[in-house]
Amino acid sequence: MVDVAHSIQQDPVGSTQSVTVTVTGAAGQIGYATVFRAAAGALLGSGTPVRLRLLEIPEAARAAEGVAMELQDAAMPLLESVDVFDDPTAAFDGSEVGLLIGARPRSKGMERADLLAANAGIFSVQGQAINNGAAENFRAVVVGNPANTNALIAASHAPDVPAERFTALTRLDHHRAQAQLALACEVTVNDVDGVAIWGNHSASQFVDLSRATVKGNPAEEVLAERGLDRKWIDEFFIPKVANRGAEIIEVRGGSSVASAAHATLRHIRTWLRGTEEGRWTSMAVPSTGVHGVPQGVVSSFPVFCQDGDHRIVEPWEIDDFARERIERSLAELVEERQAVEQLGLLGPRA
Ligand SMILES: NC(=O)C1=CN([C@@H]2O[C@H](COP(=O)(O)OP(=O)(O)OC[C@H]3O[C@@H](n4cnc5c(N)ncnc54)[C@H](O)[C@@H]3O)[C@@H](O)[C@H]2O)C=CC1
Ligand SMILES: O=C([O-])CC(=O)C(=O)O
Repeated sequence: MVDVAHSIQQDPVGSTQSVTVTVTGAAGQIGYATVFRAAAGALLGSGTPVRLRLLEIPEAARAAEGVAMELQDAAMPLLESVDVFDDPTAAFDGSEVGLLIGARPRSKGMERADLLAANAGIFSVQGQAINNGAAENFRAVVVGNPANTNALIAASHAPDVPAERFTALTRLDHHRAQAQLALACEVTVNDVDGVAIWGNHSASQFVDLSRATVKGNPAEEVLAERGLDRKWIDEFFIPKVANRGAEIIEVRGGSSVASAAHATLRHIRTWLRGTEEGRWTSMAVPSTGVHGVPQGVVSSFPVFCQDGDHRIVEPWEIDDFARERIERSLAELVEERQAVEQLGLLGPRA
């Protein structure tokens, strides 16, 4: 089988081979915002037709049918087919790209352990379905929260699929860091580079500016010239980015949707097409044991992408300040993993 990554390298002139994409939670907010842009070329490029497979829970399958009807009504040239499923095994059969967006939200009075257990139920079943029937070149991004741990659970139930094919979304956090840095320096995002997100997609994440640049100059020096010191980075910038999701909920009256859909599309696109020479992005991927992050923990890192693979950026000297912050987020990830493990919900790979 031709690898998706190789087939889309040739866009927009080359491959017309279509790619099968499974979107879970397709009738939800982020799903709805994602599928139209995926069908318009934002996921795989304007030369690659897409076969969409929309997965929903039975109660929302009719709504997903409505989304499929609208996709048909848009008469998008790249949309080869759209099908709706309420059975994960059928939805992932032959799938090459999985956008795992659907998840169980926290409801009133729900304890954290209950949330983890409810989502472990979802992602273990999906992991098994992927193991049974997804294409050999399958790659997934988990968006549904708690995204890192959900990716770990899915991978643990798919022992025949390389673990590194299961990733979680921290590209939205990466974008938020780029945007906030640009705002602080009164430049555009085109002028900033080298931000990195470490750890969990949660408020504990570490937003790292140590290698970031603004118009090619070290970001920390540019900020210092503007009177914004390390204390400002620690006490204002990092919490601003890490708590941006909550801020959006408060101001917009609903969680991030379009920005999350955009980040999801960019995550896959960058993974398949590669990062630019010498420039990294942030993705949550299973640790290879580098940077002091225990092997297998699905943590956000700065990564390079090439030929459909991701590679954690190294070597990277981490100072005491950064180390302490990364450890804090890792401790949360380890705690989440232990909670799922104690519930007996990790699969055979774990
Ligand atoms: N990693 C990130 O950067 C971000 C993650 N999120 C998370 O993304 C997830 C989706 O957010 P929204 O679309 O706003 O939520 P939503 O509630 O509008 O949609 C979720 C959809 O998932 C479906 N679903 C639930 N269980 C499913 C299952 N087992 N199989 C298939 N579909 C299932 C629901 O029926 C619903 O239609 C949430 O968990 C949210 O916390 C949101 C923003 C950013
Ligand atoms: O908590 C949520 O559902 C939203 C979220 O992850 C974010 O905006 O980063």
